[in-house]
Amino acid sequence: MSNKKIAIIGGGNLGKAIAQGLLKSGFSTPADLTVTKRHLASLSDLQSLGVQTISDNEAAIRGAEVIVVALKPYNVKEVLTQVKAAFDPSRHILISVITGVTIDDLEQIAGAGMPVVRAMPNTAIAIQESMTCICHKNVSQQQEAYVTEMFNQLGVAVSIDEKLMEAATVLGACGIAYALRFIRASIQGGIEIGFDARTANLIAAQTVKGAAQLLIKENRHPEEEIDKVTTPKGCTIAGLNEMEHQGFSSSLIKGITVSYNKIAKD
Ligand SMILES: NC(=O)C1=CN([C@@H]2O[C@H](COP(=O)(O)OP(=O)(O)OC[C@H]3O[C@@H](n4cnc5c(N)ncnc54)[C@H](OP(=O)(O)O)[C@@H]3O)[C@@H](O)[C@H]2O)C=CC1
Ligand SMILES: O=C(O)[C@@H]1CCC=N1
Repeated sequence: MSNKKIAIIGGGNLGKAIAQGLLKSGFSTPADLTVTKRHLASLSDLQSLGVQTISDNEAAIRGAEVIVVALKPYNVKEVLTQVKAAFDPSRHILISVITGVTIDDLEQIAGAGMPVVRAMPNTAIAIQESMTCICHKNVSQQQEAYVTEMFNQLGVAVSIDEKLMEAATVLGACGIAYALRFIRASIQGGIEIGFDARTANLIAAQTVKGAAQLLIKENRHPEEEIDKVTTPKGCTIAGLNEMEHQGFSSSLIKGITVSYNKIAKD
């Protein structure tokens, strides 16, 4: 368990998911956590667990050692500039999960020398299953170890070069949506061939979980595992080939590159 006080600035989809993961993992107690947003109703469940939920960002920052910023990219500069005076590089670590905002941008806002971590998790952080890519500046070895431990408690953390952060956003963070669309389409197909929606949902989700675990736990390449499923002249290869004729892999790759170009352009 961490005994550091953590302030999450911007308790929306991701900020709230981070708070939930920190509590579920036991990394933080409710008393360690403050979550801010302007309209607090959606944080009532966290509040009832004992998490401080407030709208005063400055008070949250002053009361914490670790500041996780989960605001939208378009208002981060304005909101953090308003509370600039509260930042203290000798006491704080600033962790940003904001898409497209660089470490240098953050250091400029929070002040020179501020220990800054740029992290790209995904919403599975709420259940400690995030893939989180991190890079940092002005961070001591101890602070780096703390942040790595924090994100490892919330899933799997990997250190990357900052120039890959946009790619990490697409593959890891947007990737949750892409994987869920695959599952949704599988469910729709499953209903067409006879399952009720509930059973199709379970079969599709557990099958994707199993496929992912084969890669993660056994360190295998997908095609090696696909070979084991594809019986000659069987139904798997017939289905796979039809999916490829319809552009399955190509559409995924194209979607990933369009998503990447969108971040790079904005
Ligand atoms: N969602 C995802 O899967 C991922 C998102 N990200 C990044 O995380 C960031 C947050 O995304 P997401 O959680 O989806 O967005 P949300 O819009 O859900 O969350 C942002 C939150 O900030 C709050 N907010 C706005 N202004 C203030 C303010 N002045 N003070 C305090 N809180 C404020 C808003 O609540 P209110 O209006 O009540 O103040 C809102 O709940 C983005 O930069 C996004 O790029 C990164 C990885 C994954
Ligand atoms: O869609 C978005 O822009 C953000 C970035 C990663 C997930 N959601």
